[in-house]
Amino acid sequence: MTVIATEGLSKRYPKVTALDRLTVDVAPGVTGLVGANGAGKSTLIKILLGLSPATEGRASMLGLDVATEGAEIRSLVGYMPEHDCLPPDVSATEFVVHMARMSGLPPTAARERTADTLRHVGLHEERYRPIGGYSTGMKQRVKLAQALVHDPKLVLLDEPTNGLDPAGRDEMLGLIRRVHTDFGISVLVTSHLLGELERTSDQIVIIDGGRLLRSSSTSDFTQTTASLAVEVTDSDRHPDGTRALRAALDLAGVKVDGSGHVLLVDLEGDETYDKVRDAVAELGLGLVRMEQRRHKIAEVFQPAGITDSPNPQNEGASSDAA
Ligand SMILES: Nc1ncnc2c1ncn2[C@@H]1O[C@H](COP(=O)(O)OP(=O)(O)OP(=O)(O)O)[C@@H](O)[C@H]1O
Repeated sequence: MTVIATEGLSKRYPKVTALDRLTVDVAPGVTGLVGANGAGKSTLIKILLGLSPATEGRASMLGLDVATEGAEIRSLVGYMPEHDCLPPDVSATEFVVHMARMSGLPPTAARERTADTLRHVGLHEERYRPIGGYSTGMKQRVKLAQALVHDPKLVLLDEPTNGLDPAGRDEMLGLIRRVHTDFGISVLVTSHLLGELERTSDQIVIIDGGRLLRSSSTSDFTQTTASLAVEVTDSDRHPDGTRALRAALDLAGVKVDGSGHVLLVDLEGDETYDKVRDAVAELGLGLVRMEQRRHKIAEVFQPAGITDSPNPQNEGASSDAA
């Protein structure tokens, strides 16, 4: 089952190909769409929402064709835009009630759903104050609330952590996770930060220059890239214990990376632990450390421009906007 499917989807502007024959399936759950600035994330979202036509190819959400069934899609899908789009003079409650009414909820249901949703995103007394006085984090929560208020089956969140400090990011990522676990709503969330989506998502889709670089479940990705960090002592017989161990593991057919005193051993299964232990014992070295290290996706897979830490330039731009 897929919640989003694209087939040969392209978007060409006169000077730029923003999406280049993208074919990808997104399963239910939380999916991270990762790419550097300009990779084509927002373009994909706009095509999916029917806000911008594709140059070629096809796309569907929840089994509905985005080119012809836009109205139905909008009743089932929520959208949190990247940039600030909130009216400063009204309160969160007024704004979210309005958005709920626009989605077709009757007045009483709109008010009830608004109260529930604002509580869920953690806006309390402030919800009666004008949005213009809110912090960036509070504005992001209002944007998330309006995407959820009509109880959609799927939400598209465009850079929801932009402009937030580390604590704010963690809270937002926790909220996003709960959107799925508490309400069963599927989520497509974009970010240029691989690390944060790795923690939050069941599936990761990586695009670069409008092209699909990789799509897989997060657990597949991290399992296949796990390694053991191993550190050993030297001995009289082996004054460079690390080097001796590296040679012994090579002979045993175990792939080893890393430089300096820490060896990174490819973790292929439980037998890798045994092979390392046996090699260390045979050499008569002391084992200082043997611990599993999951590669961060960013270490394994690093297209130009995708980072594992907040991009100050982007952060600045976004806080200004918000
Ligand atoms: N209306 C437009 N006209 C011309 N080029 C555009 C237009 N919209 C987007 N682009 C270009 O298409 C490419 C993809 O842009 P897009 O906004 O989808 O990237 P993104 O991955 O969402 O990045 P960001 O996080 O910076 O928004 C970029 O090179 C951008 O300059």
